[in-house]
Amino acid sequence: MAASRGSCYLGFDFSTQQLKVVAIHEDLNLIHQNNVQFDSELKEFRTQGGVHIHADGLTVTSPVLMWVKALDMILDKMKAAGFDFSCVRALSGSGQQHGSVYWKKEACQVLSRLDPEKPLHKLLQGQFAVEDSPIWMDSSTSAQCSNLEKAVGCAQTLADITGSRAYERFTGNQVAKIHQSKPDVYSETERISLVSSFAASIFLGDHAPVDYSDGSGMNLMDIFSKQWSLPCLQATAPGLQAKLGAPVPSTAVLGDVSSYFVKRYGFPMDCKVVAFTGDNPGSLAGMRLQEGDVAVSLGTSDTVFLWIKEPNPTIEGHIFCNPVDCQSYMALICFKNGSLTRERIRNACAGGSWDVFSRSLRSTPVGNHGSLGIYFDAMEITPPAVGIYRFNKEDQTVEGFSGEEEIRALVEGQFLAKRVHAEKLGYKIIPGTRVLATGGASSNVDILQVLSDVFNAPVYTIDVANSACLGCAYRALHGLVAEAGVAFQEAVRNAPEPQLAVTPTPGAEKVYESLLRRYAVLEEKILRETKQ
Ligand SMILES: Nc1ncnc2c1ncn2[C@@H]1O[C@H](COP(=O)(O)OP(=O)(O)O)[C@@H](O)[C@H]1O
Ligand SMILES: O=C(CO)[C@@H](O)[C@H](O)COP(=O)(O)O
Repeated sequence: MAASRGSCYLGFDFSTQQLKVVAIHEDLNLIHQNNVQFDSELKEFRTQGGVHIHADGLTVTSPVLMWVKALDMILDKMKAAGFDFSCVRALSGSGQQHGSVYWKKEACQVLSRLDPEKPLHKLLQGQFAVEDSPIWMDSSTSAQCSNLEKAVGCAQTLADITGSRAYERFTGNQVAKIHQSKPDVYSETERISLVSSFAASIFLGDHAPVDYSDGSGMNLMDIFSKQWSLPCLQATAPGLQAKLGAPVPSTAVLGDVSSYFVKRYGFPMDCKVVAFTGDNPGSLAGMRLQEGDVAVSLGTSDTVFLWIKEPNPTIEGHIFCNPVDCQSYMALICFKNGSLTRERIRNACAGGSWDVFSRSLRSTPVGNHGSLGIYFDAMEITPPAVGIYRFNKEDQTVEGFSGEEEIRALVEGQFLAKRVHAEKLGYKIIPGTRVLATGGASSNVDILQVLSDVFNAPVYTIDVANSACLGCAYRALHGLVAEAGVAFQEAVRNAPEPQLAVTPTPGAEKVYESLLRRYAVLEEKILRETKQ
């Protein structure tokens, strides 16, 4: 589809399973979307769900060249579809959070002189000191986490500085592991990027800085001063500050797009690259979240996030700098067992069909006759526990459920967990609360109905499946006027409003009131048993 006359803005999202892009016209309407699925379109990298799970079951990586090749492919697909790159005034993007990329010495030189006759994956081959990037699903850095917490005092002290206690997937702990296990590789590294700033670097033809919002997911940045925390850097690895570069506001214009993209695809020479950020911050922008709303992202991971003014970091959940307003913050809780667990149960109980999965949700009652399930296929993040637990209405452990019961138990259990943990962080569902849903599973209205019932609030969605991409296209547009003091909300005030998808089923509130209490007690019990 060709861009209509006038300027347009691009937003990319390097997420776990795919690379996606959207283009919006200057009137904020969508004019193009495209994507590249890693497993099916880049088979040579042999990923499952975009990742490699290593033999220890804890280490999880993705090949960095797969992301580079996906970028070649998506730009070629856009070109083949007749997309007019000469209209792009600015671009931005997002990446799965926490993942890290290790550029070899001299990579910066290579980035600045890319030959437009060749694809990026050929030009950047050999430029990475670590070919398999650690990503957010990794949980192999417990030793580094406890070392970091001890170095600054305790878990709460680290949260008070960086917005989060130490988490295995957070970048600083991944960097510490690489420094300890492969010191040569660490010293060969000239720059460490997040997935987001790595992607921005390619567009910029130079090492791009980390933005405040995605930088908050590293256990390295002081979220109040918005500078690297020296005690955290020192406890992580030597010479780290120089390898990270200084963080910048998420609205920063980093520079003009590299001449590679001008010559190969026809971007204008003055097309601006606006700082890339994390996919959850990107979604906050795409959904135009307001204070009081709760966002639920149902992607590979499930996340719940909120816009907050006065952050109060605790040892559960995370506080990130807000990607569209430097004075504000966002609170986020991440659940690792999201879509991949729903897919496993769909395959086991619904013959691999989302339609059959949905039919089961429709044919089973709110509350599942008291049958409750907790499904942590992989070591969960919130809470840190693993295993499958099924309970009957008397809270006795049972071996199995019928297929239909299992499907409802899974979806109810996942949403009960989200509400229990959001409320633990002090969030209150009040009359007027809107739940904004996004991510792949938000296209399933029967899943959204359970979400609405458990949260006792209306659920809204936006037309564009990928809110992170859309949010980054909005951020690209806003980046051009942010320095002049124009607020994000003002820059995107004419964008389409989220649409009401479902409202709570009458009577559901009462059923879930008691199930929420039961869920909290059962989860506590599992956690106690895990720790023994
Ligand atoms: N109709 C559906 N019902 C439930 N889940 C779905 C449906 N369609 C897609 N999904 C889920 O969406 C997931 C991908 O979500 P997405 O937000 O694109 O992921 P990511 O951004 O992490 O790559 C898939 O793993 C799939 O399980
Ligand atoms: O670890 C987190 C957030 O803290 C994850 O939410 C990642 O950002 C991955 O995102 P998806 O690919 O699942 O959208």
